[in-house]
Amino acid sequence: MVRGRISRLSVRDVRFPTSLGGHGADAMVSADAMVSADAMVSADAMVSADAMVSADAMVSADAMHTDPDYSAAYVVIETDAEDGIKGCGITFTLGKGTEVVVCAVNALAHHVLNKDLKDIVGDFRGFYRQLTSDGQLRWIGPEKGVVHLATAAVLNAVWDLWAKQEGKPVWKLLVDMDPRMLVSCIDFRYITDVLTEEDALEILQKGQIGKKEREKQMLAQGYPAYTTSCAWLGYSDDTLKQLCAQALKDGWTRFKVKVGADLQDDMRRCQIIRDMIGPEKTLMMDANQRWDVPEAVEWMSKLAKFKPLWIEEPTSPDDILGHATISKALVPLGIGIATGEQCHNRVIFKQLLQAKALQFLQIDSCRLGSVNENLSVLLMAKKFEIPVCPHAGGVGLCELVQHLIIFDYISVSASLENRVCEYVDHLHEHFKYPVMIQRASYMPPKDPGYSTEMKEESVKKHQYPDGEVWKKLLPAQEN
Ligand SMILES: C[C@H](O)[C@@H](O)[C@@H](O)[C@H](O)C(=O)O
Ligand SMILES: [Mg+2]
Repeated sequence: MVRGRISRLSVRDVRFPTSLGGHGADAMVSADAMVSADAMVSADAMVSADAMVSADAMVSADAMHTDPDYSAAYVVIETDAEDGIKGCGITFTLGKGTEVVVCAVNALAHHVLNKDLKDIVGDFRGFYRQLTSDGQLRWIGPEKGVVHLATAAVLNAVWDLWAKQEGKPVWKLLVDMDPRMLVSCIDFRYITDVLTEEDALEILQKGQIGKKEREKQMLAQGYPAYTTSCAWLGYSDDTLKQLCAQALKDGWTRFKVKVGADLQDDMRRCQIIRDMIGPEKTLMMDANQRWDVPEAVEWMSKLAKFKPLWIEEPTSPDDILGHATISKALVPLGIGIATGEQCHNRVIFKQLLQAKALQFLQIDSCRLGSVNENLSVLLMAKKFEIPVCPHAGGVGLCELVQHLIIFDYISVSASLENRVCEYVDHLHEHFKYPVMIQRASYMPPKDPGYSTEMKEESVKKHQYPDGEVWKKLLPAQEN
């Protein structure tokens, strides 16, 4: 039973200096600026002033995300119930700007404070609408950008609190929820032309058939994953080979490689990976929005010989018709379009689906308005029969999104065909309930909540700019 009134909301700026090892870089880093692979072991090991690389040194003219410091605005909500249970929520950022998200969370806080949890979840659609439609704040959205990232962090904390109070992991809370209750969490505004409340209910009711078996299957086998850990653009060929060999040993069969900076370089790196993984294993490519539409088609036609399953984010995430054009050109070559990690909201997903602009839909647990908005996207994807292959990685994204995709399989899609969830092997050690990967699959979490809670000592150490880690790094950065 849900209980308590929200009595406190705190938000902290937590940053991990991942850029020091080239982790997460989807843009080229100049060889001189690269930190050696030895420095890459763990975030803590990387923290030395000597290892510091100036961000400017790394930025090339057409850079995308050259130097991400995986970060989070970390929200904790408390109630007046005397059970000591806290709800923890994050949204993912790349370092700079986390302070802006923190501000936006504070601006939203009054919508949450002094509310009974029972009233929030009893009318979750109304509460979602209240947060996203604040008469003044919506001007700096609406439902997009910083204010939507902040909404995600707050709502993720509410879902964590709710699931913890119910004593269930979020995926199980969703799986056990009556379809009508699930539907009552969704704001259908702007999507009723493709998905009405009745459509949603019908999908969820059909999803009840065979649910028990699928839940058992998930608990035994887990949800299939692919790895992005081997082939960041910031890694040298040697590191790539070494990580790829290790991943093969660990049983990975699906690999994602970053492309788009330099065609010759892409050809070389894709050849290395294909040679290592062989012709049968799956290869995905990710361009992180680098190209214009014709360039995307041209470039990928040249990389087609490496047989990628998909090209991810070939162009601007806002260019729905551009994605449709690229898709039309590349599908005949056997290459699908994947996108979503920077997709603003359910409306953009709706249009991508309507325009046949994507073959793989990548939800993100921290960019959309939490579970509520992601539910509507899972249901639209089901209606259009497009597989959902979530974006994960960053800090905490794997922890969160596993809940959504496991629920998707058990209660919505009922299929694993062409479906796989991203996995990246960074920063899990900072979470109280880290993901568990077995045989290249996500094993369903058993602890109550949304797996969002971070270890307090990690938060303290990595808080920006006063945590121990940043105190050591910042003087070096200023030189
Ligand atoms: C800056 C980030 O690491 C991105 O490169 C990353 O999210 C990437 O697009 C991915 O698909 O994992
Ligand atoms: Mg990506």
